[in-house]
Amino acid sequence: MNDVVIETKGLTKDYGKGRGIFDLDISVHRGEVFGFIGTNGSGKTTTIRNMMGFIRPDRGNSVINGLDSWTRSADIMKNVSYVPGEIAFPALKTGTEFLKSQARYLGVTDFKYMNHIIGLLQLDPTANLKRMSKGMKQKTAIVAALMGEKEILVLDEPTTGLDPLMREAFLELIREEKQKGHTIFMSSHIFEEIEAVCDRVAMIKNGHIINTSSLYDLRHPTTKNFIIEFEHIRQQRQFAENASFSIDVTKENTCRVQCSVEQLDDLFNVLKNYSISNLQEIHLSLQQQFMRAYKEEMTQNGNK
Ligand SMILES: Nc1ncnc2c1ncn2[C@@H]1O[C@H](COP(=O)(O)OP(=O)(O)OP(=O)(O)O)[C@@H](O)[C@H]1O
Repeated sequence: MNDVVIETKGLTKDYGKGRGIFDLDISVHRGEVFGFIGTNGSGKTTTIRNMMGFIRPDRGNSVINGLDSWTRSADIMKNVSYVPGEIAFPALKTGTEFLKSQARYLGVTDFKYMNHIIGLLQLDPTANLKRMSKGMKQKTAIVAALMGEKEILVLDEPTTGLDPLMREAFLELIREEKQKGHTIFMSSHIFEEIEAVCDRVAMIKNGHIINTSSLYDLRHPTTKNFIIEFEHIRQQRQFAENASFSIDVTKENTCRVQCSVEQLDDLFNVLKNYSISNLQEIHLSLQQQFMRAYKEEMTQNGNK
């Protein structure tokens, strides 16, 4: 069975003057949470709108569940829950009315899951749709999309307008969806939330994917970095002379040490001979990793 659920090949939509998306190759596997991160105007929404079949690509294609996004959009929608980046509600009075109409449209008759999401996001759907705050509108859109319990979720910056607590509640929802084996493609410009829930992430800049990473690799690095503070400067000097590890002297009593996971036992054995006042592992965050890729790309190609 083909394990790839969402796939774009050479996907291009050229709006001119360097705007749009260019030659995007993306594969999202069944059960995977795939993050799509980029700054404002980098091409996230254009990519998602192509995937959903709302825009015809100039070149390349997008396929969901084996169906072409442009020609089979209606069939694709049967298995996809979609949260748009810009929410436009129909002319109905309250959130409840809207959610009821959405339930009818999706054929939802058991409201247990819908009520679960409403509870998790602490949404009061009885409010007037037009007077809802940005966050309430976003929550209503999330409930409306997810109540159908589809196996694929395509979410365009779903946490826009949510406060940090609600963002965390939403991420819990994503974890629940992943537990069910659902496949999730989610755009964002917030590194922390991508890092918290995604299995893989692609970064888009000026319409080009500049890096795709597995979060597993980030969470299980093969190289470890430590800052070690010694009680005495002479011990630090003695340790710094040890050639087995990559050691930088950062300040008086302190060294930065880089070693492979296989060298960890050796490192700690050596450290037993020293008086250590502090030892701290340095994690490279997703943001730092991508900032590095971002800068490298700028150096190679100039700031396109
Ligand atoms: N219909 C259009 N006509 C012309 N240019 C467009 C059109 N839609 C998008 N663009 C341009 O394409 C680029 C990518 O826009 P897109 O909305 O996909 O970015 P985004 O990453 O979703 O941004 P944001 O995070 O601000 O929502 C931008 O330069 C935008 O101005």
